Amino acid sequence: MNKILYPRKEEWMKILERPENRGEDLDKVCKAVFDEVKRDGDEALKKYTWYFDRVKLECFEVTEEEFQEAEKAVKKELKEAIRVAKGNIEEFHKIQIPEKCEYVNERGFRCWQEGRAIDRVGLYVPGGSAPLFSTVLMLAVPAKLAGCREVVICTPPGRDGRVNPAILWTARLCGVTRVFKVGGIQAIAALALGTKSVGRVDKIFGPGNRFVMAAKQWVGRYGVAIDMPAGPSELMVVADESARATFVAADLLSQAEHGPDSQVFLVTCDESLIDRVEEELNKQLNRIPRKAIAEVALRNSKYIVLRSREECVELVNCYAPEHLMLCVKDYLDWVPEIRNAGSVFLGHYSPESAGDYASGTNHTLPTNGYARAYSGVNMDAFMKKITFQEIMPEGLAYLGKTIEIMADNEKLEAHGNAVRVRNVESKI
Ligand SMILES: NC(=O)c1ccc[n+]([C@@H]2O[C@H](COP(=O)([O-])OP(=O)(O)OC[C@H]3O[C@@H](n4cnc5c(N)ncnc54)[C@H](O)[C@@H]3O)[C@@H](O)[C@H]2O)c1
Ligand SMILES: N[C@H](CO)Cc1c[nH]c[nH+]1
Ligand SMILES: [Zn+2]
Repeated sequence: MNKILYPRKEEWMKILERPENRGEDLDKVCKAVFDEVKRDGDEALKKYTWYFDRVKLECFEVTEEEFQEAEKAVKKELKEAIRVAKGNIEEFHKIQIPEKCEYVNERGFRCWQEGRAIDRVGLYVPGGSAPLFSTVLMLAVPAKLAGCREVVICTPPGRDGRVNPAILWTARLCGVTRVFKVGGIQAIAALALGTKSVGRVDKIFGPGNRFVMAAKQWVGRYGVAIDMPAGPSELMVVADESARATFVAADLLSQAEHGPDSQVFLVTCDESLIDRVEEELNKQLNRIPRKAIAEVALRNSKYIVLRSREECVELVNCYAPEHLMLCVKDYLDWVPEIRNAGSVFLGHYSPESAGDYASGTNHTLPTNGYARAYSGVNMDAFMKKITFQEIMPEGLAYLGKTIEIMADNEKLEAHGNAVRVRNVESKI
């Protein structure tokens, strides 16, 4: 990780650049895969599952037998951990369910808004380099709480053509019965276009690598919605002299180990902290099995020393990290100033991995600067808000003049007429 000391603000954008996409033309790959899935359906899924995942499959849907094997394969201890996490995720998401809200005008009309679940949702569960069964919880729990009618999962098959048993067990636990062994761009294309095996959905959810993220951004062309761009993991840790180097190093590695495109930053005004964290990070790096992946990610990552707390806040808002950790004494004082971040972890005992798994917040979060404009997955993502209005004759008599004047001035006579005919009739 490079160390950057007291950079000038004009240099920040360059320092905070996300990892480059290595010269790949992702749009070109997406177009090719989507066009073929549209034309050839399941045959294209077979072709690309072989091409990208090196697996030959004849059938994509997970069978009842495979679910039963998963039930046996997952250890009791893991089942219990998943149940605990599910309980917290459920509790935190339940309180987000939007309530009906109503505006009543005493002159004779009322308007209200009610939430409705999206009918058909497709959940993408990453599985390229690690089987993220925790993502099943993060997506299936809110989908079920919202009341979505059809919930399906797509996840890449392993080299043996099977889905990790913990993914299947968690899916069943959450009430999802249809799981398809298809990953990457071809999975997103299948959910957006529909094939004989995988039905088309109304909205696609879930994180993934740069290919999955590019494919999700491609589906707008087909009238299918997505939750948000949620790509390679990011973490920005802001720490002061009260921070513990062992903790900070562990947190940085926890996100660096996700993939070669991950990016982590340590931002501080205490230059000596960086040397301590670096020493710890090198020690801990040698002890993790995904050292090779983390090393690549650390090349995209930086230590940054700034002059003041104000500069730290400004840098955070400029980068808009997926995850922000505030490892500082007075963290609650910082909260009102944080404008751009996906999810924030406060103090020395709130590791980012708590949010990844078990505390209750959702780990599907905007990356690549999209935290400036998007929220992470929450109950709203699975629901639409429909507005209703009921206008009584006296209400229309009262509103009529306003509508007519506005319609006339927009030169839309027929709009005004829709009011005039009613008001004339109600006087007769
Ligand atoms: N933002 C979030 O909320 C969040 C949450 C969890 C995980 N993540 C990220 O999800 C990612 C998971 O990545 P992963 O790779 O392990 O699994 P993945 O399931 O996202 O991607 C695997 C798929 O990528 C496709 N692929 C691989 N190489 C390709 C190529 N050259 N061209 C086209 N397609 C190709 C394959 O079809 C494969 O099935 C990580 O980057 C992690 O940081 C993000
Ligand atoms: N940190 C990831 C989001 O960027 C989520 C995750 C799942 N499992 C472990 N971590
Ligand atoms: Zn993680």
